Amino acid sequence: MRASMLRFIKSLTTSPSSHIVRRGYASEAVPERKVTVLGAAGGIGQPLSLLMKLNPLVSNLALYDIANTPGVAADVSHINTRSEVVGYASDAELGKALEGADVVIIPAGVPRKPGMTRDDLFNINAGIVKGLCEAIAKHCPNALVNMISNPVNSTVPIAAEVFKKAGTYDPKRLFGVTTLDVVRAKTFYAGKAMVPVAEVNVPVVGGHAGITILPLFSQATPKANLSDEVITALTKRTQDGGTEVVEAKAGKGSATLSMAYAGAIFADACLKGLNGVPDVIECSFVQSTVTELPFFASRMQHSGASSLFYSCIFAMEVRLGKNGVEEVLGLGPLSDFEKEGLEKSKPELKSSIEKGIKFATQ
Ligand SMILES: NC(=O)C1=CN([C@@H]2O[C@H](COP(=O)(O)OP(=O)(O)OC[C@H]3O[C@@H](n4cnc5c(N)ncnc54)[C@H](O)[C@@H]3O)[C@@H](O)[C@H]2O)C=CC1
Ligand SMILES: O=C([O-])CC(=O)C(=O)O
Repeated sequence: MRASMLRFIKSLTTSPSSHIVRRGYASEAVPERKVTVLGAAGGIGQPLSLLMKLNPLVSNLALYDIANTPGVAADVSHINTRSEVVGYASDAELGKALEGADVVIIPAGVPRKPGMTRDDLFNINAGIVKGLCEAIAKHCPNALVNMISNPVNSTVPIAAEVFKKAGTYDPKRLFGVTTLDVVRAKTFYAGKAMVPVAEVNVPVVGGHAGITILPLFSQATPKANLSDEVITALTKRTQDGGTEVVEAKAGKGSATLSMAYAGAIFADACLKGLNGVPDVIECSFVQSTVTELPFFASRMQHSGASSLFYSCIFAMEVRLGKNGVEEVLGLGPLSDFEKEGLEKSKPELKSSIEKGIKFATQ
């Protein structure tokens, strides 16, 4: 392995000595942070648990699944990084897995097979998510919840309704993880624009299914002079990215490795926000008043001493402080193509949101 690669891995995994924080993190001591992964033994859960074990911001890693948890937890626990790993294997242990969690990541539920839409997962995953969120409301009502389970456009509203019913709902703390859409948009854009992928940024707004995924290539950086045809093709590829993987896996599930990467990036952003790192910006499916829809994925900036903040992307700029959003980031002008995409996405997004709300409130 090349020396530079070894240095990179070491920089990712070495616990700061005496809790002195390294460059890129907060300027004070690294606080204790517990992260709980629900569905930790699954296709996403395993590599995501590995990546969270590599994150020096995590002090306690709770791995929960209804099957195969002990093996995954034993395996991950042998890695010589900061966090202490505990596996929780049954419904009776869910409360302990959640107790004291700062961030709960939920990749529990069934994945798609070729020919299915994400909405086809609703009947099974809605019940799983509802049960897990009831437990979150009971055992760690202040945790930041990162919802990965599909259909995200419905599972986030389900979670919100469960929390409302329990009296614990805080819209600043519930996130649909749409980071994989951003990851894909960046990768595909870099390939066409012939720019270094590490330098690319592309906001992706809307929701997390088909045409509700709205990459804003008009705002992609570094700028590139791409034709309308190329932008249309990039947009479609980003919207169909999940299906591309589902078909390539031919019945063996959906994106797991790229999703684990995306989930780890988003959870890391949550932890940085909690730790007071300024100017942390991510896209996420969060409660918003930007459109007439109750939920909308948007770029947000979060920081603060003890809470995480969201803001909506629509033509607003945000700066965040210790108590919430201080400044909303501007969306900037949408191209005609993006405006049209937004209008087209609204009915589907609305109906998926309503379906989730109806399920959770009936
Ligand atoms: N938001 C996003 O961008 C993405 C979301 N997904 C979604 O993530 C979910 C998980 O996908 P995979 O990991 O590939 O599936 P998987 O089937 O490999 O793993 C799911 C895991 O959840 C566990 N599980 C089921 N019910 C549970 C419960 N009540 N409590 C705790 N764990 C439970 C299972 O035992 C299994 O280990 C799917 O719904 C998939 O559609 C997948 C890729 C991207
Ligand atoms: O497509 C799926 O079913 C999984 C998913 O959400 C994605 O890969 O974006």
